[in-house]
Amino acid sequence: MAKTKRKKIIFPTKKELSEAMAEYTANLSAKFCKARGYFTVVLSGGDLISWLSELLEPMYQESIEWSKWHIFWVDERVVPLDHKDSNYKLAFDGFLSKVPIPIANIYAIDKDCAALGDAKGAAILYEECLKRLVNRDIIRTYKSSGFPQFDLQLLGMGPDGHMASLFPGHYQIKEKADLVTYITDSPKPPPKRITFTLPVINCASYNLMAVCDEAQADAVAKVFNDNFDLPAAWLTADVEAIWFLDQAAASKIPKGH
Ligand SMILES: O=C1O[C@H](COP(=O)(O)O)[C@@H](O)[C@H](O)[C@H]1O
Repeated sequence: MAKTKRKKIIFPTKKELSEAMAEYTANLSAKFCKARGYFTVVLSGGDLISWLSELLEPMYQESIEWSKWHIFWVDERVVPLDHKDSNYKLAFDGFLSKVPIPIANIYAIDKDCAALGDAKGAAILYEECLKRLVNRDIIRTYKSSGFPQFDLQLLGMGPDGHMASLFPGHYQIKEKADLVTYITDSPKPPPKRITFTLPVINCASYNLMAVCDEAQADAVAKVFNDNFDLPAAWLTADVEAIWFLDQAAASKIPKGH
């Protein structure tokens, strides 16, 4: 599994964090679009989507090669795609519908599984989707492992230290063979979700974890204290795993970390 040292940048405000995230994303988009003609971006749900709004500014709207972007979700709630809890709907309404990414390049979970609440089926079909895109060379693979390697994942963390839909004390964090797994008793509603497994998450070239607000400060401190009971503490990447924090979220990080 990929292993890089965890880095962090602390921003005075959410606005500055959001601006830096847009710049980071735009720079990687230019790098990967030039190198391979594609940019594979993995989104999460939650607050992150509102912080992507800086990418809607004219300078990015006009300079980013949106047609080369391919969009995935690190986790998804197994609810109809037009349900208020859907990570797809959140991202579509707040970001994706406002940029010219071809609709065929946006990989939501299977809509029938979503409508039926079939978490296992949704996980199987999403894994098949990833494998098809690996075969088409749209998604790269990590060294010789055959695991998909995304260019950039934009992640968030809950106050309990969960990332994607990998929750503390739940076995999914230990899953090593599958690319995508599922949970039917998520401690955070809604209960049915699918999620990338840790090996897939950590194979990404760049992982950017964005966390704001005091409610997350205890969990952030535990992560920077290497408390591996928290799934987010396991985050690494092939090239860079970087935490973008606002001052409130970073306020309890032990000195020297
Ligand atoms: O349920 C989820 O929560 C996490 C964290 O969300 P936040 O609202 O605390 O930012 C999110 O990253 C994940 O994608 C989502 O399904």
